[in-house]
Amino acid sequence: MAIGFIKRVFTFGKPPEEQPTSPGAIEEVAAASPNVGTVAGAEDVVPAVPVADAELPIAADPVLPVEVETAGGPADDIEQAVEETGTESPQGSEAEIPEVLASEGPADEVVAPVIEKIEAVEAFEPAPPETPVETDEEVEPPVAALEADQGAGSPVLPKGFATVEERPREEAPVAKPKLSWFQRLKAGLSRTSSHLTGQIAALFTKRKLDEETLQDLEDLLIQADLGVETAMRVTDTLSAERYGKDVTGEDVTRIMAAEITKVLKPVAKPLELDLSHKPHVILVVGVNGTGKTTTIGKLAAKLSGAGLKVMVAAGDTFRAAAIEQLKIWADRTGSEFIGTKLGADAAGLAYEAFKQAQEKKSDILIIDTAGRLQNKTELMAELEKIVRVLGKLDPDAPHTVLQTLDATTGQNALQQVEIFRNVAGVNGLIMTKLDGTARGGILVAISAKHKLPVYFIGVGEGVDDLEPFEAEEFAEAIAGLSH
Ligand SMILES: Nc1nc2c(ncn2[C@@H]2O[C@H](COP(=O)(O)OP(=O)(O)OP(=O)(O)O)[C@@H](O)[C@H]2O)c(=O)[nH]1
Repeated sequence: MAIGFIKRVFTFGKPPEEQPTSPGAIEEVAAASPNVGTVAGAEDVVPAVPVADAELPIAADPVLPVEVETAGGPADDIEQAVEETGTESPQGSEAEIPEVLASEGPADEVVAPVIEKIEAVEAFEPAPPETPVETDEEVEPPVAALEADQGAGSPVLPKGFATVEERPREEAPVAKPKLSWFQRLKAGLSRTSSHLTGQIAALFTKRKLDEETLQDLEDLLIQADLGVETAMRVTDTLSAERYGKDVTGEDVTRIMAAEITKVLKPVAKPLELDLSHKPHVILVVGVNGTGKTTTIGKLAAKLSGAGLKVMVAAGDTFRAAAIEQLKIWADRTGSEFIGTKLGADAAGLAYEAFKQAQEKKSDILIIDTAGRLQNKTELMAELEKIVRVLGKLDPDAPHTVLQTLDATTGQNALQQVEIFRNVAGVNGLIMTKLDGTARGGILVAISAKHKLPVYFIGVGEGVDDLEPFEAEEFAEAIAGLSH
C-alpha cells in the first residue's frame, strides 16, 4: 500500500498508461526535459526509485512543477517528510526502499505524515490568476481568446504549423475550354509557321529592302515548300511596296499571308454533293498512309451527323487492317459498312457496294481504295477498273474523286497529284497531317500548280480534326498571325 502512494507522488497528473516504461524511454524523457527532477522535493527522490518499477513523473507535463514550485507550500513539506522517513537515498536501490516501506505498524506510522502531505498536494488548488496589470504595451491575447475569436474547433497553432482545414484544397480539374477551329488550325500549323516566321524574322533584322534581301526571301519561301510562283508573288509585292525602306519580319509575314490568301481563295471550295444521285459516290484515292481511311471516317461522321444515310466500302482489299479500321469507323459513325475478304477484287466490291447503296437508298457511298505506289501499274489498273465498273451503274459515277495528301511528304505530294489525277480523274483534294509538320506550305504550291479544289484539311487523328478549307485562315495560320 505504501509503495503505491510513493508511486503516486511521481505519477502526479499523468495517467499511468501514458508513461514510458522501458528504461530507455525513461532516460529519453529525462534527457529531453529539463523539468524532470527539478520539482521541488522530487529532484532528489527520483533517482531513489528503481527504474524498472518506477512510474516517473512525466517531465513534459509543465503544470506540476510550476504549480508546486510557485505555490510554495506543500512541496517543501513533502521534501521534509521524505527526509524524515529516511527514504531519501541519492544512490538508492530497490533493496533500500522496502526496508522502510515493507515494515508493518511502525512503518505505517512513519509513512502516515507522508500520506498526509501527499493528500495535501493532491488537494492543492492553484491560486486564481492575478488580475493583469494594465499597461500601454500591446498584450498578446490569450490563446483561448483567439480560439473564441476564430470559432470553436479552430485552434491557433504556433507558427510553422497548420491545421488540415488550412491545407490548400486541390483545385478541381477545370474543363479545358474548347478551342475554336482557327486556334486548333493555328496550333496544328505552329511548326510550319514558327519555322517560316523564324527564318523571316532572322532575315529582316534592321535591313533596308534591297535586291539581295529579296532574293534571300524568295529562296527561303521556296525552301518552305510554298512554291516558286507564290514566292515570287510575295517578293514582287514586297518590292513594289517597300523597296529601299526599312522592313520588319512582321511586314513580310503580313504581305506573305495576303499573297497566300490570293492563291488559295480559288481552290477553297465546299464539297458539293448531288443528292439527286442515290447515292452520291465518293471515291477516295491516294498513296498508302496518306490518311484515306481516317479521312473517310471523319467525313462519314460529318455526313451521318447531318442526317444523311452513309455507306462506306472497304475497297482497300490489300491491307487487312484497313478493312478492320474502316469497319470501326462505320460503327462509330453509324454508317453502313460493306467489305470483302483480303485480296479480293476491289472493283467487284465497289460494284457490289454501289448496288447495295442504291437498294438501301443511301445518300452517300464512300469507297476506300488501296494506295500502294510501289506497284504503280497494278494500282493504276485497279483504280481505272473501279471507275469503269461504277460508270456502268451510273455514267456520272464516281461523282467525286477525292485524293488525300500527306502534308509531311512535302514536294512529293505535287507528283502524287499528277499521277492520281491522270488515272482516277481526281477532282478534289484533302490535305492531312498538317498538324506537327513544318511543311504545310506545300498546300500552297499544290493549289498554285494544280488548281484543284481543296475541300478539307486534317490536323489530327480525331474525328473532329477535319475542317473545311478556308483560304484566309489557313494563310494567317501559316504566317502565325491572329485571325
Ligand atoms: N496527325 C495526323 N495523323 C493522321 C491524319 N489523318 C490520318 N492520320 C493517321 O495516318 C495514319 C494513316 O492513315 P490511314 O487512314 O490508315 O491512311 P490510308 O491512306 O488509309 O493508308 P493505307 O490503308 O495503307 O492506304 C493513321 O495512323 C492515321 O491515324 C491527320 O490529319 N493528322
